[in-house]
Amino acid sequence: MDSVMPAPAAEAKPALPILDIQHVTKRFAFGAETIMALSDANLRIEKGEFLCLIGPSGCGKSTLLRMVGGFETPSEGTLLMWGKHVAAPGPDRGMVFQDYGLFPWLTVTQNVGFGPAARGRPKAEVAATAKRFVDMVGLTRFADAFPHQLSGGMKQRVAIARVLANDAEVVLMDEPFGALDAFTRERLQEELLEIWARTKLTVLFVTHAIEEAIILADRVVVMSPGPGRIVADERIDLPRPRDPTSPEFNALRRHLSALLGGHH
Ligand SMILES: Nc1ncnc2c1ncn2[C@@H]1O[C@H](COP(=O)(O)OP(=O)(O)OP(=O)(O)O)[C@@H](O)[C@H]1O
Repeated sequence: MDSVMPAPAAEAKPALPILDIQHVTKRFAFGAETIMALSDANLRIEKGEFLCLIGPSGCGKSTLLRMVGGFETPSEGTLLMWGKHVAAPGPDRGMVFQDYGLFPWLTVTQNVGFGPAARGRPKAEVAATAKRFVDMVGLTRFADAFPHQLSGGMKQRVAIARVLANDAEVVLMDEPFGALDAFTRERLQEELLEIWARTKLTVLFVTHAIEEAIILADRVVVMSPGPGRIVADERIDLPRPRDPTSPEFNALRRHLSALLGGHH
């Protein structure tokens, strides 16, 4: 996307955050009722940060993610990317869902190249981009396979590669590993962290699992329902890779669990 040059100022201004969520509220009409899905959310996210959103069902995690994705608009408040209003979905914000969302009639390579092809990029460039990201997620051997020939973990790798091939700066992940077995989930967590470290992407990752949040995140944003609210924003300073058996990890687990428990 276009970069926004801040106007020259006499005093040094703080750098523009990639995402700035200011007093965002979202209400849904539900029959005769109004549901307050999110109330007065405030978050400032710097480029390259890995944020996890955790909280019980119905606390507005997906709603917040969908608004950043441009699929919903706030009822109140302001949502900015690089200082510009987020008004619609765009390739700069890629979404990865729990149920993969792949096109079953396209091969792995075609799924990954779909975005650049749809945007009219030249054929050779689409092929090179698709190959690069299929290789990056370790699916070179399965480049010509169709989604039904892949395991859940492999499908999720395709979904991640597809977002990367689209030049996304922000990756929005809604419980992407929720349907995977524990072993596959751990491997994909490691791979995602490697890709993140290499690409300097900004990641917003929704999860129910405290442990997953501590393994992945620079910051864990804790939310509570009725109405959906942000109740804590905790920085995780442990060096990576993180050891879930370490006392520091356990202390964080207890701390986040208490924050969640206190708002159930
Ligand atoms: N399109 C919609 N119409 C009406 N209500 C909605 C709509 N989307 C979400 N909601 C309501 O908004 C609230 C927040 O939903 P949301 O899906 O954001 O929560 P969540 O934290 O992601 O939950 P889960 O962990 O179960 O996915 C819920 O009460 C939900 O019923």
